[in-house]
Amino acid sequence: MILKVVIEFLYCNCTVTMSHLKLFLAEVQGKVRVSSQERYTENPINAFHLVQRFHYMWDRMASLIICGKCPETNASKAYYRTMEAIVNQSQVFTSKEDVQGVAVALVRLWNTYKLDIDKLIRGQILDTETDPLTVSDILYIAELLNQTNQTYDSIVWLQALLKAFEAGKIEQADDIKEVNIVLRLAEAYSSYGMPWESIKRLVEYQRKDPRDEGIDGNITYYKSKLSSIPEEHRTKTLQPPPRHENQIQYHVVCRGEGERSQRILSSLKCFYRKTNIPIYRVKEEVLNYAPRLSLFYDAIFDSEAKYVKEASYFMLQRSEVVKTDKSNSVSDGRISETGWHADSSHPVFERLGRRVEIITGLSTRQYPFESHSEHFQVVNYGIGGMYEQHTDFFGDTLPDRDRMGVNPIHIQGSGDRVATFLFYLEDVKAGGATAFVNINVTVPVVKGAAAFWYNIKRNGDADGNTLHVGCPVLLGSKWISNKWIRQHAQVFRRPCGKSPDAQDGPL
Ligand SMILES: O=C(O)CCC(=O)C(=O)O
Ligand SMILES: [Fe+2]
Repeated sequence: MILKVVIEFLYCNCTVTMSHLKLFLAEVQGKVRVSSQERYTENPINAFHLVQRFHYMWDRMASLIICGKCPETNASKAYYRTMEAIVNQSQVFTSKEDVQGVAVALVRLWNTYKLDIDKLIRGQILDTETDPLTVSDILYIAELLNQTNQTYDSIVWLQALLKAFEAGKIEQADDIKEVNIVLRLAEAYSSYGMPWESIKRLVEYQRKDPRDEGIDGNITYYKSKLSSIPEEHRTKTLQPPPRHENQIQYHVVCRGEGERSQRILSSLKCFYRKTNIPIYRVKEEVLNYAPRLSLFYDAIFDSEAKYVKEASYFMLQRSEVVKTDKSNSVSDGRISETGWHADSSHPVFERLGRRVEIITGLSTRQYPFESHSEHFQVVNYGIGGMYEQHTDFFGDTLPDRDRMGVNPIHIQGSGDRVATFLFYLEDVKAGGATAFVNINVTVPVVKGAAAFWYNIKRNGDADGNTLHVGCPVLLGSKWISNKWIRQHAQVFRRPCGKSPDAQDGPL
């Protein structure tokens, strides 16, 4: 139904009728979720196109209603107001910021996974074929990069566009000619500080198409810019900007290219780990010893994972992070949606809580006060969704957080997050690994498996080497559910080490 409305709005010159609005509202109130985009798209280019379409549709619908093509009855005004409220609350339609957000995500994916720009433009992402980007998509992205001082990247995108345009490898748009791209490229080169390159590009174009008389004026303009740069300073070349070391490192580990010593690699192993139920062994792959980090296979049944997703679907809200002033807020560093479930909310969560206990030997019991673990957090990352570098422990900020009521009452006084147990509910087609940037460990997303690590060392210190990233999702969508296990109740289950630097060694 929603598609029908989209098609009618976009392609017919129809007016918005009350029946359209009624149908539309019925659909929206039936909780159509576009914000996670999961049902509609599996790749960043489709996501970009979809968000643009919805944004365009909303604009068009609003203007049709406002400019009176829709019968101006009280009822239609009431519908319009209801729709507006729904739009604001549920993000069913997308705003200008959403369109921008998806474009930024596309660039982030290109950077993180070193995607080949020529292939990306043609809609080839790894071995997946999708719709190509349009000329105006690329001009939009290049402009966004330019406005955010990423001029080098802007030039790369424009050059790729020009190359595809010249080779006829991109569908031409009626209103955009080659000259428009050349002019944008010239402008980008000039803001980059290389006006001589702007002149060169324009002269080259002029040679190809001498009829275009407007070019002369542009050449004169860039010549005047060039004259303000002394000859000996005209040495700049196109160079990738120095990226922050942390960022480079996190991209490397997200791509799974982090290097580890032979000594560490040869100490790792896979085995059936004993649990405190004699007949139950769990498949464990040790990924690192200090900090102790493992992947447990087959830790959650498909039916359980399906339930966890379904129970969360309508509860998901944009994820938040804890700020330095200890309040929670939405952040560009964490792009996902989150929901929370008490273990007691359903037998599936109850069972999963018990399973975490059996596998880890730690307690996850929940009480009205001083619970041994937090509620299950369920997180869905759409295309480009990610969680930038962070640690899960609170360290020194813990007493403050408890006192200021940032923590729900049932976990106040429970101690720090001694360990994280993280179920992967679905496979991700590409990207989305959990990357431990200091130790070069990339935990792949494996449906049904669970990553587990200690955030606190055996001597009680917070372990900075647990710094990790939820890598951007390249293709598909990522669903995880994690349980943070609190420290105080584990005192006899994971006692202090015998020496200050005691590790969680081989079992
Ligand atoms: O998404 C991931 O892989 C990691 C999530 C995470 O680190 C967190 O929620 O604290
Ligand atoms: Fe985390």
